[in-house]
Amino acid sequence: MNKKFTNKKQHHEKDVIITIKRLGINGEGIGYYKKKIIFIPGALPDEVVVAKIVKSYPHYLQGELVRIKEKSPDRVAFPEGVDPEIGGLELAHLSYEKQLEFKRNNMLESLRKYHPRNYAKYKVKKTIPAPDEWHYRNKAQYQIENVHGKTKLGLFAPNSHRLIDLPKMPTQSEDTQKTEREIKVLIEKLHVPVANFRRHLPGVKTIVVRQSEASKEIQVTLITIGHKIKNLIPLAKEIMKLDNVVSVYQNETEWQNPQVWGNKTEKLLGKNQIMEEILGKKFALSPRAFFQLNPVQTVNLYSEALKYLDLTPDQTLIDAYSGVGTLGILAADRVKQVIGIETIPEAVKDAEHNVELNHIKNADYIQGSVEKVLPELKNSGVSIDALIVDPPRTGLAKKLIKTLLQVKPETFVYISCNPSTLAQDLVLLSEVYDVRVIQNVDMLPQTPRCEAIAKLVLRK
Ligand SMILES: C[S@@+](CC[C@H](N)C(=O)[O-])C[C@H]1O[C@@H](n2cnc3c(N)ncnc32)[C@H](O)[C@@H]1O
Repeated sequence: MNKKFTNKKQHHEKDVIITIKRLGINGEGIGYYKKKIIFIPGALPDEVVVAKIVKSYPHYLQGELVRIKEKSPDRVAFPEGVDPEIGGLELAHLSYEKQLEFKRNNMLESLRKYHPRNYAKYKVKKTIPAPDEWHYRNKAQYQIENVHGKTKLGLFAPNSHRLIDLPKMPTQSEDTQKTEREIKVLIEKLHVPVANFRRHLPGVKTIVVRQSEASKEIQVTLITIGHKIKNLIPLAKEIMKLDNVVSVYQNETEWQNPQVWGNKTEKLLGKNQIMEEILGKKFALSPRAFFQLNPVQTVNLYSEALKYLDLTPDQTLIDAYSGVGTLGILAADRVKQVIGIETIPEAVKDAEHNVELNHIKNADYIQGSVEKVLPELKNSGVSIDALIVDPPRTGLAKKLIKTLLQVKPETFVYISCNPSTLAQDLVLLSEVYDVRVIQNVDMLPQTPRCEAIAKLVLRK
């Protein structure tokens, strides 16, 4: 083998010609060079491209697209004026119709890879398209940096510390972007310190702007390193004067924290929560509580999930990973009782508040992890006959699956945001459940990510 390609992470200048065979799970083009798999972001199936090999690993090569020699008919123009390296636009060069196909194929591919029992018989339905392919994100979470007196505001290029200044992000709503830019100007005007990682100087690190689709209310959170930041309150007062802004929060984090958010959140000015509305129910949201990023498409996601739940009035529904209580609240009038389980205390408080807002009398929330709380519920004699799980990308804990295989809820719907962990969890769950249907719902157009709803039915 060429010596050049044996050294891990060695850089190469050599251009090679590759025919792209398919897309990988992250939307990158996949081809082969000297029998080794090569990943080329930005290339599409059936294209012939010139690529640079930028990194070589024992089992694969990482390529960079240099030029397209033969173009795919499915290629569309990448949004103008946007750095192609930005995360969140991995599929923006592929027609939307093909993006939907890709997302369904990704699910089929994951099933093939992990092969849960009878997977070939699963009915994997066509992906439900998002009503808006662009400007659908109602929450912007931009990093701020000041280098040599110039302030940059935007997103880091994936796997790097290079902050891409974002005058426009085509998947982000206009209002959230406008508010982000206005806050940047205010920070400069009021000389509010921006966190400096190289020199360890505290200040504002991230600006989070979330807007309700229904009420248009905007909640701003300034994530800071350090608590006392010069001119933070004057800044919050100015932010409160911006269009639609109803509250400003501070969240405090630490230098070493790999997460964006820290643990301390404090309201600086305005309302405690913003008010969202989905399918006629109201949801108050505090800054750290999870809520879907595409509120228009969320209506379709929840409607489909409720359809597959098929509830009856005598059932107790466990809303596992309940967030601010969305699914349980929407289902409450169809069952005897709802019990929600969620780890984040603020989200549990929001869920309890939302139950009151919607005049619901049969829903309770427990703060804790599903894997710990569910066995406790079982041992205390609660009849767990209907279950909806909506876990983060990591999927269900093995310990939880073990409990479910004993409890065997009659009605079971799994909402997943990661086909790979869904397929892995189904391997174990399919010991006692048949998978009736998998319905993909595209919440995040232009990205490789997709939400899926799986209906599980106890095998008789
Ligand atoms: C994908 S969100 C779903 C939220 C909600 N069902 C909705 O539709 O808005 C996942 C939620 O699970 C919570 N969570 C994460 N791990 C958990 C665990 N082990 N036990 C309980 N909740 C958890 C997160 O805080 C988050 O609110």
